[in-house]
Amino acid sequence: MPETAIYENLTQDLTPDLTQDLLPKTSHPISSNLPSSRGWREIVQDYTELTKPRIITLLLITTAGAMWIASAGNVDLFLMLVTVTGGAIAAASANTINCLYDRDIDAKMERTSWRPLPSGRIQPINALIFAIALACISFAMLALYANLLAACLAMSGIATYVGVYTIWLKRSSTQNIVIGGAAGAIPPLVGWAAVTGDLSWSAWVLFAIIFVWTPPHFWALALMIRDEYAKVGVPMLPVVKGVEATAHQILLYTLLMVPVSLLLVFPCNVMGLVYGLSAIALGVAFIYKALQLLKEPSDRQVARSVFKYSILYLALLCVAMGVDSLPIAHISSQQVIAMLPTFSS
Ligand code: HEM
Ligand SMILES: CC(C)=CCC/C(C)=C/CC/C(C)=C/COP(=O)(O)OP(=O)(O)O
Repeated sequence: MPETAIYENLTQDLTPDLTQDLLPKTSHPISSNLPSSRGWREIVQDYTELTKPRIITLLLITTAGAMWIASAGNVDLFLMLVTVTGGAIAAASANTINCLYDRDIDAKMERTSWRPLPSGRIQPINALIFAIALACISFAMLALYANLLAACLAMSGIATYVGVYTIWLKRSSTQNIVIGGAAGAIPPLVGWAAVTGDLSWSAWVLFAIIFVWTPPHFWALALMIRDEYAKVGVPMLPVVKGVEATAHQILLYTLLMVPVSLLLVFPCNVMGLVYGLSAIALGVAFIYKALQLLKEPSDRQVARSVFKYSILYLALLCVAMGVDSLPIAHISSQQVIAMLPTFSS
């Protein structure tokens, strides 16, 4: 049976009020109640909301982390500023197109119905022009001040998020965010390419860390708001396969994520003791949370705690990368081995 047929008959039990912290802090009037002329401040706020700025912040932390490692803690500040800004503008463009394409389902979900397009505060044509302008500015900035590879990677991020995730897989497969998640893993590649002009194994390991981090991050959220996804017919894993199968998958990807995060220490040898110990500690805490979720897969509070921790995990992992890249804090794995007592026969 096609996946789309499975969720069609799902009952729409109402999601308890656990998504409150994902809801807007201010309420917006629906289009019919909009004042005819809106102030500049409101207009700027609406266009900013269209770009999903809070998500962009973490994307940029991963870009900056990659740049920091690629330059061994000695990054050119102008290059960092240009790359992070260019990356942010590319992600803003991608998010705007996603909002444009998804405005029909966004209108029906409580979490997203306040967004500027479904609530009529921005016209679709204006959003499209805005997104195209952002993509052009991002490409020009990165190509002129970083390099062509970084610019092309940023454009491939937009294409993957829009083409593969939003248009192709989001509404047709439970594996939508596994494959589409590749888009969110591109920002560190942009950062690495901006510094070195190419992509080494370490850059691909950074890509892999975010790639395997994305399913636990997103499926935890999907567990919280599964009824909303069922209501609009989006085949997210918990809707189609159930909460237990989703909790299993979250644990599986979390278990995979820890060794993947350690590849930067061995064999890549770009990170040392500080990062290694942090990655293990952060990873063990993630596994603990995933195990809690497996015990109570239908508990939305536990799912929310995993979702929130996923964000903290990635941010702290990047901080650990930053600290470890400082020459004063870097103790390589070879140095650790040399410090171990040698046992002669
Ligand atoms: C395709 C992969 C991904 C999917 C489907 C996904 C999905 C989501 C969704 C639906 C939300 C709730 C957003 C809202 O209600 O406004 C969210 C929140 C968030 N996501 Fe992801 N995400 C993905 C990848 C990423 C990546 C790669 C990052 C950063 C590296 C990220 C960072 C965040 C952050 C920081 C939030 C919290 C935003 C807030 O405070 O409201 N996500 N994600
Ligand atoms: C380099 C580059 C430009 C990369 C782009 C990366 C990017 C914008 C990733 C965003 C990931 C994300 C927020 C997915 C949520 O989509 P959703 O449609 O499931 O969320 P929603 O339900 O909140 O709309």
